[in-house]
Amino acid sequence: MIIRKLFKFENAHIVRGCSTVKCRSSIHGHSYKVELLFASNFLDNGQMVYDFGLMKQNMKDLVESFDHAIALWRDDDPEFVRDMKKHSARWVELPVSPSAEQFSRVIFVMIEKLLSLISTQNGEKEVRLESVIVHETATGYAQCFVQDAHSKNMGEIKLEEIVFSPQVLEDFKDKDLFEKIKRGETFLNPASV
Ligand SMILES: Nc1nc2c(c(=O)[nH]1)N=C([C@H](O)[C@H](O)COP(=O)(O)OP(=O)(O)OP(=O)(O)O)CN2
Repeated sequence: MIIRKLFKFENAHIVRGCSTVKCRSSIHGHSYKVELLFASNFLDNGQMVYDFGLMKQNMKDLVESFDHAIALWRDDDPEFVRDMKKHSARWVELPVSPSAEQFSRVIFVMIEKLLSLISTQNGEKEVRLESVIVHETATGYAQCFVQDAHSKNMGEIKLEEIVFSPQVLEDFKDKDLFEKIKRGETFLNPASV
């Protein structure tokens, strides 16, 4: 059984090296839609794979860390990266370029790690992140599966190499959320949401 939860964020980027001239040469924004797909062969005490309400805690915060931010590729022109950081309070620096494909991989790696740290309280069993779909526009999207998320061919994504601006960190409900995830701390799901 697969369930999906949709999240949204507004983000600006430039994607160097792509074929589309507008995309590689001008900063532009998209209203992203992100689908998290979870799978299990079991149901919890509410006869659900995983309560959608539980996803609106730290998972939502992680996905929405990109909202009203600029996504920067670490290996972009250092002057561009410096200027963007200077003029935008909310930015996220990535070890990969912010194409829809790489967004889906980055989000997969973050959510997969968070899910592995969650201790559930309502009988959820063997819930896994099946896929992440990132809709960049109404007509184009990328879908990441586990083998894509960890593909060396597509560029390794390490959590330590994802950098959120101080303002993004400040805007998390739990300001230490990302540090706790990187440290591998356990997150106890609330009994009720
Ligand atoms: N495989 C990918 N192709 C493109 C990406 C991407 O992330 N992955 N990104 C872009 C640009 O960001 C661009 O802004 C979006 O391109 P496109 O889908 O062509 O956008 P349009 O709104 O012009 O598309 P319509 O066909 O009018 O819906 C380019 N390619």
